[in-house]
Amino acid sequence: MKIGLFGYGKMGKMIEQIAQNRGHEIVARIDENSTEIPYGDMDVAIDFSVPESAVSNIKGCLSGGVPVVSGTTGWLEKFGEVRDHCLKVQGAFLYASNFSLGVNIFFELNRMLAGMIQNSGEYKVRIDETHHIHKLDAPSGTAITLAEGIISQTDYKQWELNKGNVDTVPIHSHREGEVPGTHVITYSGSVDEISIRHEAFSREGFALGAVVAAEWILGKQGVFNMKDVLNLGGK
Ligand SMILES: NC(=O)C1=CN([C@@H]2O[C@H](COP(=O)(O)OP(=O)(O)OC[C@H]3O[C@@H](n4cnc5c(N)ncnc54)[C@H](OP(=O)(O)O)[C@@H]3O)[C@@H](O)[C@H]2O)C=CC1
Ligand SMILES: O=C(O)C1=N[C@H](C(=O)O)C[C@H](O)C1
Repeated sequence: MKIGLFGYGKMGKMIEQIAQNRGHEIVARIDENSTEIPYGDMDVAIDFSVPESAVSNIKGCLSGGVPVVSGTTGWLEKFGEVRDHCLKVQGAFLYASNFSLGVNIFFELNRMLAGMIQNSGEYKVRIDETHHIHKLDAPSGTAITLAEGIISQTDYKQWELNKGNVDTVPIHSHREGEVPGTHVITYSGSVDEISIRHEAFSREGFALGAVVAAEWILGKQGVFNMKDVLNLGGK
C-alpha cells in the first residue's frame, strides 16, 4: 500500500518503521506546515497528529477519496461531524482510542468485570491512566473508552477527570517521564479490592495495530473501529 502519514511524531515514525517492514511505501509525511497534500498518491492515510488538527486531516482525506485510519485522541466531541462527513462522501474511516491487541482484549475484560460487579454496592470503581509528560490531552482516549465500557454495564452515568461522586467514574491522569501508556481499573470495597492493569512497554503495539487496521480498511466503505478488525467477540 501507498500510505500517507498525517503526523510525523513519535507515533508517525514508529508507524513508518512497521509499515515499511510490512512492505508498504510511505508516500507523504504531513505536518502543520504542509501545503500540498498528495491525496491522489495515497491508497490509505494514517492520522496520529494533534487534537486540533485531527478533524480537518480526516475530513480532508475523506473528501480526497482516501480511506483514513485515525488514532489521534482528544477530539471526540466532533466524532459525529466526522462520521456524517464520511457517510456523505461514501468514504471509509476507522478510529480507535487504542490500536494495540492487548488493550482491545483489556477493553473486553473491563466490560466483563464491570458486568459481574455491576451494582453490587460493595465496590467503588476508579481508573488511573499514566502517560509520558509530552501528552497534550487528559484523560487518555483509552481511559475514556474504558469508562464508557464500565458505564455501559453499570448504573454509573458519566466519567469525571480527577474526581468522582456516587454515580460518576473518576479517571485520574498521571504524567510521568516517558511512560508509553499504563491503565489500571480498581474496584475498592470494605473488605477487599479488585484491579486489572494494562501496561504498554513501547509504542510498537499501537503502531502495529494501526498498520493492520490500514490494511483491513482497503476496499471498504463506512465507519469502523478496532473491534471490526480484531473479531474479539464480546457483545
Ligand atoms: N490510538 C492509539 O493507539 C494511540 C493514539 N495516540 C495518539 O496519537 C496522537 C499523536 O501521538 P504522538 O505521536 O505521541 O504525538 P507527537 O506529538 O509525537 O506527534 C504528533 C505530531 O503531529 C504533528 N502535527 C501538528 N499539527 C499537525 C497537523 N495539522 N497535521 C499533521 N500533523 C500535525 C506534530 O507536529 P508539532 O510537534 O510540530 O506540533 C507532531 O509531530 C495523540 O493524540 C495520542 O493520544 C498515541 C499512541 C497510540
Ligand atoms: O498519547 C499517547 O502516547 C497515547 N495515547 C492514546 C490514548 O490517549 O489513549 C493511546 C495510548 O495510551 C498512548
